[in-house]
Amino acid sequence: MNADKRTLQKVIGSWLVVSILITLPAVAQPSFTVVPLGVKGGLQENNLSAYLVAPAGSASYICLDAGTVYSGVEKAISNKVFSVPAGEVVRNQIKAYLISHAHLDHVAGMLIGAPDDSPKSIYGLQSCLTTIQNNYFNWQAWPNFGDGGNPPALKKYQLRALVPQQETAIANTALQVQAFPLSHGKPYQSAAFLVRHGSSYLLYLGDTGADAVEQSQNLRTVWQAVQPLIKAHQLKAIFIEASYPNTQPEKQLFGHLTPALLMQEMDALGQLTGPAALRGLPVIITHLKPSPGNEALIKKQLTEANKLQLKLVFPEQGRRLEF
Ligand SMILES: Nc1ncnc2c1ncn2[C@@H]1O[C@@H]2COP(=O)(O)O[C@H]2[C@H]1O
Repeated sequence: MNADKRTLQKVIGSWLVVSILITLPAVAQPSFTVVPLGVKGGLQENNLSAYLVAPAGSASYICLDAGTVYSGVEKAISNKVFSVPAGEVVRNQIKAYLISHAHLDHVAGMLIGAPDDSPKSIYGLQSCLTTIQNNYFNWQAWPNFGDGGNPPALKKYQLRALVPQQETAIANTALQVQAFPLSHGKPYQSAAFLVRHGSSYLLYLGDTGADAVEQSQNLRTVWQAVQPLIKAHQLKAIFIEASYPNTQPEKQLFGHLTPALLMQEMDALGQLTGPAALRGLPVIITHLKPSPGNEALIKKQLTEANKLQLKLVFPEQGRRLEF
């Protein structure tokens, strides 16, 4: 082999290595870190809906719903997700709460932790914040850690109302959020949060019924908003509830989804995106109600109905996820 040939081989070899190094991280790099602090939809008061979300590599988290906070952080510490004491994680690394609705299983951890928490903001739709201020932070149910209502207001938390579908920067984080109203047992309102970091998005839905059951267009509005993001591979994950198995009578759904109703909504989304765009999309199943036998049945029914080949994820308390 002459010198010219060897030089050419070396150049091609180096070029291949460089191209692989350039393209690999672009494929594998996650956009968001998620630490579930609570994953169940009732009963287990130490494991109720709460999900920490931060841009990948950042320690500045928001907490999406706050049913269980401290116990979830302790669990994450035991899994080596955090290396400082639980109180420090809560005070220093949770920068804000985003609350979908004011039901106790979505706020209890935040309320109980309030005396030991640091000042920060609580974001939500106005109706949710009004309930938190008037029904909890009122000196009767709990001291007034809010910034309005029954005086004196301790002003530990700033309650910041989100205007539906208007993007808002979340203070002390690199995240933005858009809220969408959801129907959680007509006419009770819940919310979805579309979280953005750079050009990447994550969609978290609080408790919700299906549009057909709730006689609503709320989920359809959410699907219309995210469908271009799915087609452009910018939506990294959808968090959606499946509280009851398919056998739950419609009259006792109380504004929740079953596996069949969840898949009906995914079909509605797939009609907007084309079904191929949903293949492999991480769909994180939240809020399973842990009555005996329910969770295994919900998982089985979802898995069997997954014709769209969604990447179904069943989160565990204190186990980090990356999307
Ligand atoms: N009309 C009702 N009768 C009995 N239980 C209810 C009713 N409405 C709501 N619930 C329960 O109260 C719970 C409140 O939180 P969830 O919406 O997760 O689930 C709800 C049901 O388990």
